[in-house]
Amino acid sequence: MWISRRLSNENSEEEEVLRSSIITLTNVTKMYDRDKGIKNINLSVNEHEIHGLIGMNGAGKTSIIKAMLLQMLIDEGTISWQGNVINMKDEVSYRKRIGYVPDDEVLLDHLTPYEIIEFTGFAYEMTKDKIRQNAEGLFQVLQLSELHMNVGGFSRGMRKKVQLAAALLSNPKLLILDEPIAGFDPQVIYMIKQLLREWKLKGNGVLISTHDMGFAEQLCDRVTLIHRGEVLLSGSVSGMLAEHGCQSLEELFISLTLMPSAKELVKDVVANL
Ligand SMILES: Nc1ncnc2c1ncn2[C@@H]1O[C@H](COP(=O)(O)OP(=O)(O)OP(=O)(O)O)[C@@H](O)[C@H]1O
Repeated sequence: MWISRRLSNENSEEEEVLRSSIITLTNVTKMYDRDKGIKNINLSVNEHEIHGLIGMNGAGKTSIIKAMLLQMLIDEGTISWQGNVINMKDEVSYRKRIGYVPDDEVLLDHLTPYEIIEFTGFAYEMTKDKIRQNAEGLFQVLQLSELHMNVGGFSRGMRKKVQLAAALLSNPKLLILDEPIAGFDPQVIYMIKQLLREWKLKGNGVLISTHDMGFAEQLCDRVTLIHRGEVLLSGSVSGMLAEHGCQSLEELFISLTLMPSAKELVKDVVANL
């Protein structure tokens, strides 16, 4: 259990927020070869929390998500769901409590959004009425109106909207989103941010893997920075910025991961073009 205290802006009364862990990775290691993979990952996503996973290409973010979803066997460590260690035999019931939107698009092109949603809802044992009610609301929020066209003709953003609606449909306790706003226009991004904020207020947790530092800074309660397969930093955005004397998450990320000579390199290359 994780307890945080924060000050209310208006009256400075101390408010206590009690947050229980939904999922916890303890010393999780998975190596694909000698130096590729994730090492000793300790990470939790709590109730009422949006947690950002940030890192460079190849840092290990997708591997962490795959470990959480039991999509791969880990070499060492444990994964716990609400305090109980998860085994492969629990996979089906465990996975039903997680909504997942992958970065790559995996949709059946010959189906319409409604057919995909129905298919998903039935897999989660939802009634037809509940599927329709949830789908209508979600499609309205996500501004998707082409509900009777095959998704094969959809743009990247439209396909992602269908995936997001499918992931939220069954009201999962944990939502895992890999690059959730790539391909969306500003209006939809705004609606997604509102949706996720409301979503966490219900006591749910969200894990977002993103390269978009501004989005992470605006939305996330805590952020974990992954670098070369390991946790480099983890904590609240404001706490990390204060500790490192940085103005933004981008500045912090760049200062920790980019070689100091990188700016000079850009200058030299452009000058010699
Ligand atoms: N199935 C695999 N077999 C071998 N190596 C892999 C496999 N999956 C990932 N890797 C390697 O593990 C490292 C971490 O990859 P991962 O996909 O987790 O990174 P990522 O942070 O999600 O990257 P990106 O932001 O580019 O999606 C990389 O070096 C990658 O090449």
